[in-house]
Amino acid sequence: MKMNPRQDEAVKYISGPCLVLAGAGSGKTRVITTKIAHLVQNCSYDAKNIAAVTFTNKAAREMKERIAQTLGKKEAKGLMVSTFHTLGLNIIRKEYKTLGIKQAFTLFDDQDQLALLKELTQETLEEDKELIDQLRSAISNWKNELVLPPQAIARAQMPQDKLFAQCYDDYLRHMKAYNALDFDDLIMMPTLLLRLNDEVRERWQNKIRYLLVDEYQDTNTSQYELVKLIVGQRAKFTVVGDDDQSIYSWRGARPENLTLLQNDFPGLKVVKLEQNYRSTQRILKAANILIDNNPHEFSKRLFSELSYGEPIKVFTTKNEEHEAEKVVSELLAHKFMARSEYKDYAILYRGNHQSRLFEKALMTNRIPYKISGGTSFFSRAEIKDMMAYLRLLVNPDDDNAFLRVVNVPRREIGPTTLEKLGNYANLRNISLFAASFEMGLEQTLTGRGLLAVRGFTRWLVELADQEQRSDSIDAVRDMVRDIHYEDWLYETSTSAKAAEMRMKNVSELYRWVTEMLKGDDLDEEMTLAQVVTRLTLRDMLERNEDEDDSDQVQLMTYHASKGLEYPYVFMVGMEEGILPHQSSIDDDPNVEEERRLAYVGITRAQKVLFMMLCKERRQFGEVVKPEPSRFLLELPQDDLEWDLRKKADSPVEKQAKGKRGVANLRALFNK
Ligand SMILES: Nc1ncnc2c1ncn2[C@@H]1O[C@H](COP(=O)(O)OP(=O)(O)OP(=O)(O)O)[C@@H](O)[C@H]1O
Ligand SMILES: [Mg+2]
Repeated sequence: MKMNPRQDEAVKYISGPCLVLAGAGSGKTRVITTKIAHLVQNCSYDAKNIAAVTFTNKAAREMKERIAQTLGKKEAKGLMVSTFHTLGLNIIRKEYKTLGIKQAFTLFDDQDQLALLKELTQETLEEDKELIDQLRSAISNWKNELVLPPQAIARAQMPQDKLFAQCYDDYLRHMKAYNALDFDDLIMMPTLLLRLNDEVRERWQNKIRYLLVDEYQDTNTSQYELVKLIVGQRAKFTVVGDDDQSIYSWRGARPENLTLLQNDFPGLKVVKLEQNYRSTQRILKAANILIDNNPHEFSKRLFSELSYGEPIKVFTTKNEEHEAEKVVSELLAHKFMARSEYKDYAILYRGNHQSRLFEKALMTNRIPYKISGGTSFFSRAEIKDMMAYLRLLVNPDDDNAFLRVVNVPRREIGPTTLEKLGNYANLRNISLFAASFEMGLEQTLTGRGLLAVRGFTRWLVELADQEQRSDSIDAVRDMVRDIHYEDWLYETSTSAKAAEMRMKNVSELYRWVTEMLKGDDLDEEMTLAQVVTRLTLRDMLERNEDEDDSDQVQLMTYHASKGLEYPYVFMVGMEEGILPHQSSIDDDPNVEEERRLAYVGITRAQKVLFMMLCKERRQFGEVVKPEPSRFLLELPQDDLEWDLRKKADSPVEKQAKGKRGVANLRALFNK
C-alpha cells in the first residue's frame, strides 16, 4: 500500500526515538506494520531482534500475519509481536531462576486473586466485597506504579491505607509461597528485574534491538518503565498513539506518558498524521466535534477524502428489549439493501451486561454472532472449580488446581495453613499435594490444619486410585457427590435461581465428560486425562476469541473495540447513565474519559453509524427513564437523522423551536 509522505517519514526514520501522534484511522497501526517490514527488508534488521507491542492478542496475531505476508514466513521468523503482558511473561519464563521462582509457576486470574484476598482479610475486612475490590485495585495500582510493600507501608497515612498496605505485604508473601503470579506481576517483575540487574538488562537490550508500541496512550507507569529499560541509551523505538483514545486510566494508564517521552528523550522525532482513511467525512466530522469538548494537550486535525456519507441514524425505542429487536431488524434490512455480510456489522456497548438481550435477539433470528471478551462457559467460576477438580484427579501435583479448590467447598483450610504448606513445598521444591504427606511438614504444620489438609489429599489419592484402577465415570460421579458442590452453590450464590443456573452448568460439563469417556459412534472412548486435555484445549479456543473469522456480527464493548474498524457500527444505549456511565456522571475527568470512549466508538465506523437509545430501561431491578446521552446532543445535529416513533421533530430541533432547554428534551423522551 502506498503511504502518504508523513507516514513515509515515520516509517523511514530509524536513527532515533520516534513518536507518531495522530487521531483515529490515520494509519498509525499501519505505520508500525510497514516499519517492521522496512526494518527487515531495507535496514538489515533480523526479525528476531524486533519486538512490537499491541493492545490485544488478537491485534498481535493480525499484525504478525500481515507482516508474514509481506516478508514471507522465513524472513518474519522470530519476530516478537505480543501484548505487554505476553512480553513480560516471556521475559519471566527465561529469567525465572534470577527471579527466584519455580519454573512451573501458576498464573492467578482475577477470581483466584479475589479468593485469596478474601481469605487473607477474613478478619480485617470481614468479607466486605466492596472493600476487597478496593484492596485489589489498590494492589494493582501499587504494582502498576512499581511500589513495593515497604514503600506502600511507609507512605500510608489513613488507617485504611495502612491496613491495605499491610494486606499488600501479606498478599505478596502468599503469592510467593504459592509460586503464583498475577497479571500485574507480568509487567512489574520483569521491569524491576531489568532495573536492578545489569546483566539481564543488557541481554534483553541486545535481544530487542528495535521496539514498536501501538496504542501508546494506554500504557501505565510500569509499562513505560519497561519500554525505557528495554530501549536503553540506544533509544531505537517507535511508539504510536492518540491521547483522545486514552480509555484505560481506571487501570492505571497514563496518557501523560506521551508528554513524558519528550522530556525523557530530547531527540524524539514527533510525526503527526492528518489524513483519516477509515471513515466518511460525516462520521469524522461528528467525531472531531464531539472530542473538541474535551480539553486538549496536543492539537490535531483530521480530514478524510472519502465521500461525505450518510447521516448518522438515531433510533429511540421503548425499552431495552425493543432496542435489541430494532438493532436486529435494522441490521437485516440494511444488509439486504447493501448486500453486505454479517461480519461487516459491529454492535458496541458500554458494559458486558448489555450484551445479553442482543444475543437473544440475534439468536432468535438465527443471525450468527461473536462476542469478544464476555464470560464464556469455561470462565464461569463453577466450571473452573469443576475443571480444577478434574485436573487434580488426573494430576494431583497441579498446584493451581489444588489452590483453587482446596477450600471450595470450605474445608477449614485457612490461609495460614496454606502459607505454611506452600512455604514447605517451596523449600522442598515439591508440589503442595506431595508436601502434605511428608513427615517434615509436621514441624511447621500441626493440629487441625494438618488434619484438614491430609484429609483432603487422602481423599484425592483414593479417588485417583479408583479412577486408575476401575471406572473413570464412577470416579467422576463419586467426586461430584463427595464434595457436596450443590450445597455449596446454594450457600454462596446470590439467589437460589443463580445457584440453580450454576448447577445446571456443572451438570452440562458432567454430561460432556461422561459422554467423552464413554465414546460414541464418531469418537472412541477416552481416558480421563485425554478428556481433561481436550476440554482445556476447548477452554483455550473459547477464550481465544480470535480464531473464528467466519461471517458473524461482532459484539463487544467500546473498550474492546479499540484499534478495530467495521463498515457499519451500532452504538447502543446512548443514554445518560450508560454512556457516560452512571459512576462517572458527576466528575469532569471521568466524563472526559467517557467522551473518549464515545469517540473511540464513533471512529470505528467506516460507512454508516447507527445510534440507539431507550425511553425506559430496567436498571438494578428498577425501571428508569434515562435522558439521551449528552454526547448525542454534542454531535452536529444536521448530520443526525432521528427516527422518533411519532415522527416528531428531533429533540434538538424541538429544543431550538421551543427554546425551553433540556426540560423540553426530557419531556419528549419521557412521553
Ligand atoms: N496511506 C494509506 N492509504 C490508504 N489506506 C490507508 C493508508 N494508511 C492507512 N490506511 C487504512 O486506513 C485504515 C485505518 O488505519 P489504521 O488502523 O492503521 O489507523 P490507526 O491510526 O491505527 O487507527 P486507530 O486510532 O483507530 O487505531 C486501515 O484500513 C488502513 O488500511
Ligand atoms: Mg491503530
